[in-house]
Formats: sequence, structure tokens, C-alpha cells
Amino acid sequence: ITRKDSYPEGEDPSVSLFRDYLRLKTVHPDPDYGETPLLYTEINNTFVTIVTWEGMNPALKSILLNSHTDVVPVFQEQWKYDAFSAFKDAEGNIYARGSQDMKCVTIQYIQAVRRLKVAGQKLMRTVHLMFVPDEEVGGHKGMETFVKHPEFQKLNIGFALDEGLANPGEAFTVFYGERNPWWITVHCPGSPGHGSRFVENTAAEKLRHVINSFLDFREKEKHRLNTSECFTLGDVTTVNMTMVKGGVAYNVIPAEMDVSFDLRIPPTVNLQEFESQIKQWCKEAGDDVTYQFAQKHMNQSVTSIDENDPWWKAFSAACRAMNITLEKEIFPAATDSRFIRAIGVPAIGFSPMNRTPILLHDHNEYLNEQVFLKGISMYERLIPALASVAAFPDEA
Ligand SMILES: CSCC[C@H](NC=O)C(=O)O
Ligand SMILES: [Zn+2]
Ligand SMILES: [Zn+2]
Repeated sequence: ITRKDSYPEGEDPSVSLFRDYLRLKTVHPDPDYGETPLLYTEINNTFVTIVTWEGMNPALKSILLNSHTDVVPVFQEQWKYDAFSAFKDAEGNIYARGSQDMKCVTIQYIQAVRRLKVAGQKLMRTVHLMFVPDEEVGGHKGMETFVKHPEFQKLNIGFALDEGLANPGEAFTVFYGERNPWWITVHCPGSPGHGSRFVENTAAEKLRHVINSFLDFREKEKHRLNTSECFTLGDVTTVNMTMVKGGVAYNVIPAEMDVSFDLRIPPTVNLQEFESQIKQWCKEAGDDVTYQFAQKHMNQSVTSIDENDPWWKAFSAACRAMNITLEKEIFPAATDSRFIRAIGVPAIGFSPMNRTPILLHDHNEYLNEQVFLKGISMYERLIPALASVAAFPDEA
């Protein structure tokens, strides 16, 4: 981040730093990760940056503060302000792509650690700040690859914090698991022929059957969500038909048609049974209907939110001490936490934003500067609490 010569008078320096970071165009499809200081390692021509604050007992398992540096594209004509200008309005709302997802968290981690160090705090466990690319496109060149790297193992991470979602109310939301993303394309082959005839065994008839099966199930799940008091989006399966392909001309019955779905499956669903269901729908649709996965996450690990779990106890007790109400949920989409949990490391998704509408990936994404600043103070309490979790019997 290039520092400017002067900043708005009276603006908190943390807010200025946040706005500077928002102006970096780390936006897909061609993110400019800039002069990312290469502090640690390079994988697949992309960069993971790690900043380490060594604890008094570095042999103990460490705390990971993870954030991704990339952001999703914008439809600029739909925005009130330039999405990369970090415009701040009279109420202190800062508009920019990444203001919620998740450049706020990156700067909050950094500023909290900075303040703790300035105050002369010494932590027992080591804290690593990790900045990873490409989360928004699946993490292949970021966290998915890096968790398998020997350099990652060496960090000896015991517990991780990563992104969550804003909460429009007074409470803050924390995520202890995620739904599994399955991206599937169903292929429907059929008999071709002239568009004027009743050809048997057409691709379109099979396609209709497939679409009906998936979308009927979608209706059921939507109903289940809307009729249950205690369900959130993370507790039901969503199905969305996102692509269709096929056909060459008005009067030619095509020999094949494809349809693609984005499925998000809660960790409580039996994935083998669910796939059998999909297989059954394809079979019922007609001969030779097949499917193929573009994403098929099978790991259903969730992080303990039992009051006896030492990490959760530290996190939740620190929140209680701040008079903060937590709402515990399953994250509806996918974040880098899924790769961390999959290797057995507990991870909590938490972006400290309350009184804030959920605007990630949306037009006019913004965060209020006071909410942002309060988040720094929260990490000032959370980080020492986590870094003070007593040594486990199996730790050195
Ligand atoms: C399944 S890889 C894509 C990850 C992406 N994450 C954020 O939006 C998502 O669609 O959930
Ligand atoms: Zn994100
Ligand atoms: Zn995102």
C-alpha cells in the first residue's frame, strides 16, 4: 500500500490505511496483487504473504489470522461511486469493492496487532497473519495449494480465524462450518432430427426431466428454510440452475444438451446418499444421461463450538466480556476455511460487522468507519485471548 502525503484531517489513521488498501485493484479476472512484499514463499507463480509475531512460547501451536487479498468484479454503472475510490459519505460509510469482503478484516488484524505491540503486550502463542490470493476463484492458486505445502505445516497452526459475514442487527455472526459446494453439469444426449417431427428420445425431454428434478428439490428446500424458525441459509441445500447449453438451429433437434447447477450442501447431509439421489434423477430422465463435477467438496469437518473446547471457550468468553452477542451459523458459501478445516485445524469465520447489511459481491458494498474501528478493538481482545489458550497435554 502506497502511503499518501496527506490524509483527511481528523480521520483515524486506521481508516486512511483501510481506504488506501481498498484502492488497490486486486479485482478478478486479472487481479493486480502489486508489489506484494514477498515475505515468505511463492507457490504456482502467485504469492502468499505471511507476517509472524513470535510468541513467548513458540513451540506451542500458533494462531492464524487469515485473509484473502482478491475481490470480485463490479458492475460500475450500478454503483453510486467509483468502486475503487473508497469514497466516504457524510455518515462515514466507505464505499468500495472489498470493504466487507474482506479488506476490512485484513486491516483490522494488522492494526490490532500493531496496537498490541505498541502497548508492549507479549503473547504466549505465536500469531501469523496470512494474506492469500485467489479465494474468490476457488483458492486453487491460494489456500488449497498452500495448506499442502511444507511451509504451511511448519507454521504449526492450532486455530484459525478467517472471514464471515456482516450482521444487519446488533449481534455478530460467527461461522463454525460451511456448506459443501458441488458444481455439476448434467449431459443429456438424444436422437437428432428435423424440427417438424415427433422424434423419440430427444435431448430436450431428458433435459426437462433433469431440470424438474433439481428444481422441485429446490422448492422443497426453500420451503423448509421459510417454514422453520431456527433455520438459516446454511442449514438447507440450495440448488441453482446456472448454465444451459445446446442447440444449433430452430429446425434441428440437437443431439445433446447440457445443464449446470450450483449446489450448496450443509455438513449434516449424507453426501453418498445425496449423490445417489442425483444418479437416480439422471437415470429417470432417460437413456445415457450422465453427470460430471467441476467442484465436489466432500470434507464435512466443522469446528467445535462446545463450551469445553479451549479455543471456542477463549473466543466466546472474550466476546462475552465485550458484551457481544454471537449468532452461530453454517457459512452459506465457500471460503478458504474449508481447506483449513479439511486438514484438521479448527477455524472460525468472523468478520466483525454488525448493524451492517450483507453486501458482499453486491453493488455499492460499503462499511461504516465506526463499525470498522470497533472491529479493531474487538481483535485487540480476541487475539490475546486466543494466544493465551493454555498448553495442551500434547504440546511441548
Ligand atoms: C467453490 S469455489 C468458489 C468459492 C466462492 N467463494 C466466495 O464467494 C463461492 O462461490 O462460494
Ligand atoms: Zn471473501
Ligand atoms: Zn467473496
